[in-house]
Amino acid sequence: MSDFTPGQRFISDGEAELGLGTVLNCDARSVTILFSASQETRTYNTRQAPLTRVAFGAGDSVLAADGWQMTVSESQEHRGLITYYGEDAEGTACELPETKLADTMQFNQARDRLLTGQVDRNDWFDLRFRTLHHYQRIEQHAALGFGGPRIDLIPHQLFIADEVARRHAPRVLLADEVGLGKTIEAGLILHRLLMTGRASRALILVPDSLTHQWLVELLRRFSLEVTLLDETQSQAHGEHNPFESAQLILASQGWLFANAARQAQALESRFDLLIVDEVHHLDWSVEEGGGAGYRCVEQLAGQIAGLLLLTATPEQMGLESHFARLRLLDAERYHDIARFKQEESHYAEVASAIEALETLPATRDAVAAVADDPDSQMLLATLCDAAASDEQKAQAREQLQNALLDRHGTGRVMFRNSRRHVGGFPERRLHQSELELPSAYRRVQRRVERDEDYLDELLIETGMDHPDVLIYPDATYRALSEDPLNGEPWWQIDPRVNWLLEKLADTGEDGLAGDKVLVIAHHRETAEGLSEALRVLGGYHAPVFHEGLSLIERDRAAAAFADEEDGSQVLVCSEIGSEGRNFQFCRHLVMFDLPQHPDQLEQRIGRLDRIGQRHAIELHVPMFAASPGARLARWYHEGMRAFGAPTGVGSELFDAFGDDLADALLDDEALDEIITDTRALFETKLAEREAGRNRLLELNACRPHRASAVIEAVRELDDDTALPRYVERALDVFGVDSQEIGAGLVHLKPGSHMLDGLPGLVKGEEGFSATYRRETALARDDVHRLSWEHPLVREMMGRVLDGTMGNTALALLRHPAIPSGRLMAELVFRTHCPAPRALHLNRFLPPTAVRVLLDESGANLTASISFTGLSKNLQKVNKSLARDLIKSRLEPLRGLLAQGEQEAETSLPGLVDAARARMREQLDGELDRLRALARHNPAVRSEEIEALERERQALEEALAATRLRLDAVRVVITVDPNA
Ligand SMILES: Nc1ncnc2c1ncn2[C@@H]1O[C@H](COP(=O)(O)OP(=O)(O)OP(=O)(O)O)[C@@H](O)[C@H]1O
Repeated sequence: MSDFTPGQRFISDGEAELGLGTVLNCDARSVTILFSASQETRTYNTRQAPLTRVAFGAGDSVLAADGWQMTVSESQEHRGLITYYGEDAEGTACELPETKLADTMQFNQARDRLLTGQVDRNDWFDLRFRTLHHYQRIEQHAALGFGGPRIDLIPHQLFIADEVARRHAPRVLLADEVGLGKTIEAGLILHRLLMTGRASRALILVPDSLTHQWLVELLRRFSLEVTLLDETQSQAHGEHNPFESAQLILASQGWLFANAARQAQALESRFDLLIVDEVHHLDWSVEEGGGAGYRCVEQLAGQIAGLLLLTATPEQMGLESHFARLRLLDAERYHDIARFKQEESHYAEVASAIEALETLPATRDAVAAVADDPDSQMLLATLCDAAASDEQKAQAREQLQNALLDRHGTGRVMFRNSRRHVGGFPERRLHQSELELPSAYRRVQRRVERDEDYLDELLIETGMDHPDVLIYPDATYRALSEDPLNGEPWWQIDPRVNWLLEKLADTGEDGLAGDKVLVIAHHRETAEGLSEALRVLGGYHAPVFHEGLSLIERDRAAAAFADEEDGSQVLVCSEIGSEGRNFQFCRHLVMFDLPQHPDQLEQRIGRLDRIGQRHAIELHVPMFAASPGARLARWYHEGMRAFGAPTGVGSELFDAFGDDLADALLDDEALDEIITDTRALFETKLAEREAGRNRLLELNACRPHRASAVIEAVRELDDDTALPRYVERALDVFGVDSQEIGAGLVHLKPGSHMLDGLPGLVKGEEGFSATYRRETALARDDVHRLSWEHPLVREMMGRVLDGTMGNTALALLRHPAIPSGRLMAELVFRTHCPAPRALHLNRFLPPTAVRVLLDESGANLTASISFTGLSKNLQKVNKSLARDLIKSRLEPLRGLLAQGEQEAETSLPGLVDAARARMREQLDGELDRLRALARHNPAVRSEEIEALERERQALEEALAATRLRLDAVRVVITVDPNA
């Protein structure tokens, strides 16, 4: 039989902030409690439910759900449910069944514990007060969520993360050029949303080859533990929905996109944020609609409020697909591609207007043409006003620039930083080597050149596509393996193999001996054959990395390559297999052949040319003289400088000339013409982009002022000297030994009395080394970085604040000036404001401590004796003595508790008013900005404004319901210092 009855009222011991809960239903094994005030439901095992039954006694004041107060004189229980009898505020007799108690009622745990003689250690009380103080500070901090990650503080990333994470249910496309840190940006956004409670569940979909890298990056850089879900794991959950098994789920796109049943389960599971990497593979066209991947993401994106799409090459699958992906972000805004293109044509005008801000008043007309609303016109007037001060002008310039950027273009949904803009990236150097065509390849090439019909025959015979059959002669050779002349493996006859072997062994200036070399080939079979050739002919262990390998095999190959000391010199990758991977520890890229699409070429180079690359990038391209492959290289090099730097227009050039180029791969004259035309279009497109879209995107993707403000806020947390002091104190209380081991490191080791359940620490095990310094943590992957956001620190803070730990204490005060035997009560009240966590109310009113120190006569000593002043003069006593001392002073203590409550209450209106003012200032400002924006830029979703209005209303109501709760109480008894 269960001890629970529906309707009974409980509070959670661990999560008292949930408010007063009601038993919804129960059976012999479990009980479900509804916490209406915070809109949460919890199910517990009946045998060990961390719940306390709420039962009031005579004299207690209780609040009814419909708002009236009553003073209890007695209570009766009938069939498990209590009814209270007493008087209301007017003195009228009344009764109240417990089911009608207000959900927002507080239960003074500390008071009850104290009066029943439950006393904690004095240092626990100390820690509790300090925890509350720091928690309050950190929860409101501008860098919350950005301070902990182990990353370099790179402005464009922090700007984007800050801008995106502050939005309601952000939906954006992160489209920085390859290797500029989109994964890091997504991680920062996710981390912040989790820390602030704005999201608690996320689904991350990445290409198969990147699952492990994401898993590792999220753990190593963000201390986020994600669960990698695949078919085997899912089956282990049997009937249960595997997506419900964790808060953060990482899954491979290949698996989910191909599995309708699992997709349905993912759709059923409620996530707050969906992250999809390498979205350029999600193709869509007018004729055929979306592919399987697109359709899957479209369905999920329809249900999940937050959406981050990541790609470095958004237009790789063409403009239509790019547009279709923007539609995933906001279907209302992106429904008409013609209009979208037309808007783009105005970007140049906006970009010029922004540039013209620097040369006012001469360029006033250019600005006025775009800045057409009253606010902007006023700012423009200030800028042109000779009487305005430099400071006023600088401020007006920034405001106007922000307004123009905000209001035009895709800036709100798409962020794209480029190397040129970010700066500090290494040079790329091209080394082309011309080799002689081997006879087996020449035979085919000559025949195709001579005989027009042979190409068609060849396509049928090989089953290959055009122009693959021409630009990948080794693949054609393999496909013609029936031919007796093609008896040997391709790598035996292909001169590129020997060329590579010679290069690898060459110790000269142009040689690669002793350096790591990444080799990329288009086909998986080429990669496999090449690896074999390197082993057989050169004795190299060259791991391969391609889409046909299992995830573990791939990661093993990448790890074997990455190992600095014992690792292999060469890694051979296929095109698709290596996308998104981090190989910036290597500076030599051998492109064994070339891809057909300029964006794929950029993806290849992006493996090395990433944040963290410290050398110039050496691009080695072997090619056969006068071959289709060499002509393709010319088109890239001369037509669009594709080996030099990313330009972002490759896709447009491919769309314009891809087909003609395929036909010109055997014809130098035709090629010359295509190159000339490509070059002309390249220059035009580039100029257009530079003038318009690119410039706007760049200006918008990192606003330096905001970025530096965020960095400054993060640095403030980095330099917070209170952190090590607090952590040491907490470690001591939790029973963790900490020892300085030099070089800015501490080693944390579980002590014999360590409290269980601390992340990373298990009794009997070694523990871990850690540092407080960002630089040390970046240089040392093997050590933890301790910050206010580290899971261990969060766990300790959470355990202290959510539980009863240290909410009562007794200590002795030896002081010559105070007679012995006197009683003092140090009461700590905490603001309590039940609200859904997603409201992130803590940014305005985090749990805030109100301290009241009373002496036995009721005199208020709060202002004259500080917490630390008192604390350092106190002495602990053993628990049984403490209990006896409290029991002997119960009556005066009750009086002091009641008085303390009244005194604390006087602080509440001020705290709430200040929080309300902060909330209004921020949200009203944001609402004004959004409403103004929406008039100009349809990229502002109407639901975004409505959501913000609802949020403001909900915050108003939650703040109005703020109550003070006695959080902790320390009894102090004075003793004669000479005794
Ligand atoms: N702020 C940072 N601090 C330290 N390392 C970083 C930072 N930003 C990026 N990196 C590193 O640079 C590399 C590239 O970052 P990331 O993988 O996020 O780039 P990306 O834009 O997603 O690349 P791709 O376009 O290839 O998918 C990674 O190794 C990442 O760990």
